[in-house]
Amino acid sequence: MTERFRVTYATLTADNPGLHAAYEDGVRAARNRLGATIAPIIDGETATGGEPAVLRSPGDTALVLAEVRPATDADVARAVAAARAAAPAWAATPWRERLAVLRRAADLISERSPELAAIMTMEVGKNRLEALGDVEESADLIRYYCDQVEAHDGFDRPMATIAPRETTRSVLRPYGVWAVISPFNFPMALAAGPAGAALAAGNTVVLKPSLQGSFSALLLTECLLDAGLPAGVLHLLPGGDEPGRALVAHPGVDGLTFTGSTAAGEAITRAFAGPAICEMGGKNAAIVTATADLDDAALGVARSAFGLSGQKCSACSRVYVEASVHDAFVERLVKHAETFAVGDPLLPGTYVGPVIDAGAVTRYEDVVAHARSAGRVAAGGATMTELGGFYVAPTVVTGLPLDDDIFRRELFLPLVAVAPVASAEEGIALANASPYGLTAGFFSGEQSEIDLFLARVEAGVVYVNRPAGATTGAWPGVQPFGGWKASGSTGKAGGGPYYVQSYLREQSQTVVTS
Ligand SMILES: NC(=O)c1ccc[n+]([C@@H]2O[C@H](COP(=O)([O-])OP(=O)(O)OC[C@H]3O[C@@H](n4cnc5c(N)ncnc54)[C@H](O)[C@@H]3O)[C@@H](O)[C@H]2O)c1
Ligand SMILES: N[C@@H](CCC=O)C(=O)O
Repeated sequence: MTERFRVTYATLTADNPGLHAAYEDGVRAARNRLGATIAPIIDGETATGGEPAVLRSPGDTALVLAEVRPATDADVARAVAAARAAAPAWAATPWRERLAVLRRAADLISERSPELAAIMTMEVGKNRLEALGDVEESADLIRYYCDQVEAHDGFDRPMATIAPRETTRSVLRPYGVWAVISPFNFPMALAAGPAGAALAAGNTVVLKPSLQGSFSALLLTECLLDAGLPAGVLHLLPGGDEPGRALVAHPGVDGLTFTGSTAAGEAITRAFAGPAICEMGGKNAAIVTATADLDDAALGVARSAFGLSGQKCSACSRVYVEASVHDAFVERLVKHAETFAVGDPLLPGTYVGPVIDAGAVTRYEDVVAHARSAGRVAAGGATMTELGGFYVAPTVVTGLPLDDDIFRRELFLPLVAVAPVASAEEGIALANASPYGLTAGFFSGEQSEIDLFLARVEAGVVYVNRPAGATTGAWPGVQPFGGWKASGSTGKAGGGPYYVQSYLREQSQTVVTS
């Protein structure tokens, strides 16, 4: 019997024949589901939705995946009303029963992972290992939040007593209806994580995925409902930004989690009066000092810059290298950029799949043209749409002024800019000179430099000397993942020990007995 595989982002080189065979089976199963209609699911029933949109694969633009019938304002209102109606019973369900359902759902996600991953590959262009990782992360996020609720005994604890016959408990209780608005790039994990935390905490959930992530969101919804989640407890509202806006504006939503761009997240924070967990963009830097292992540094940067075509909030898009090793580092990085296989993400050897849409290709062309005039394109720079999808080459840019737009703006492309600096200290200062503060990486052989980095760097997720990913690849229960500054609104990180509490409010219960 083939050994069951387990993919995380840090083990993406896993070369297990069983994994590939299972994924191929998943592709066959996924093909049978193509042509599906994805419409709102409210109270377990599929609604009609609005004007259909055709969902195509970014890796093969001739491939039609599904027809999406976006949620209308009326669907949003019905879903919120249904979630409100179901909230008291779900909150009153003993937490052990809630967790049992969610753990069953996590196991279903793991069992179905080859098919879910194959559909995700077609839907957003993730290579097979990234897609399997996203699916397994979804299951592990749900498991982790269940474990947290259990470890805290349902967040119900006795407090001190200061008067006779009086006892007090501190109890964390759910808010009610929680909206989850998720992005395209982790179409399952970033829906499953917030939804899992909200549900484990006892809230009901209305999920509005990214339009391009609609299929993964449907498959996640199926796993949760098949596991026995009551139909009123989770509702799916596919569509573009419009149903998201309607949800944010709806007075029946008690709390929300948004993951996406900083511009949208800031607009939502301004518009929404209740608790809003917003996880947003990044402009993540790696710093390489003269004492670093340059092979590790180049591999770690390449994986974080080009994995998922640079479309991770955690992607490494700028590198500050001590001047004496700048050229040697760039030479190694260029080699990776030129050898990472670009192409159909369904194929086993592909590392870099497509970018998400035609707009991203145009953005790439504009940025490359600017890089050619303001600096030097040391590797890549070409679009590869002749492959049948939105393909662009992994790109390394050098020689830019340190205040160039490419060092400042989140591009969400497989493009990384490298600049020489005088010292680790200057690299850290430049890394911090950004409104964002999501992830950062550091490569050095000197403990005092590492200590300096850890003491000063302004980012929520930081890595030292990590060839598996300079700035990417957090795993639930291992690396809590959340942004500082303009990258995150709460200072508490997903997959970490303080997260599920954000979906609960504290009630102090004092009872005097006669
Ligand atoms: N910090 C993180 O954990 C994290 C993780 C993944 C992605 N991201 C960020 O997400 C962005 C890429 O994803 P995207 O292109 O899907 O982001 P996006 O902001 O365009 O959309 C994210 C989601 O929000 C919805 N939306 C957009 N505007 C809205 C509004 N005004 N009101 C309500 N809903 C709205 C979209 O329909 C989608 O479902 C990048 O900036 C990336 O850095 C952050
Ligand atoms: N959690 C992922 C990034 C999610 C954002 O896009 C990582 O750690 O690389």
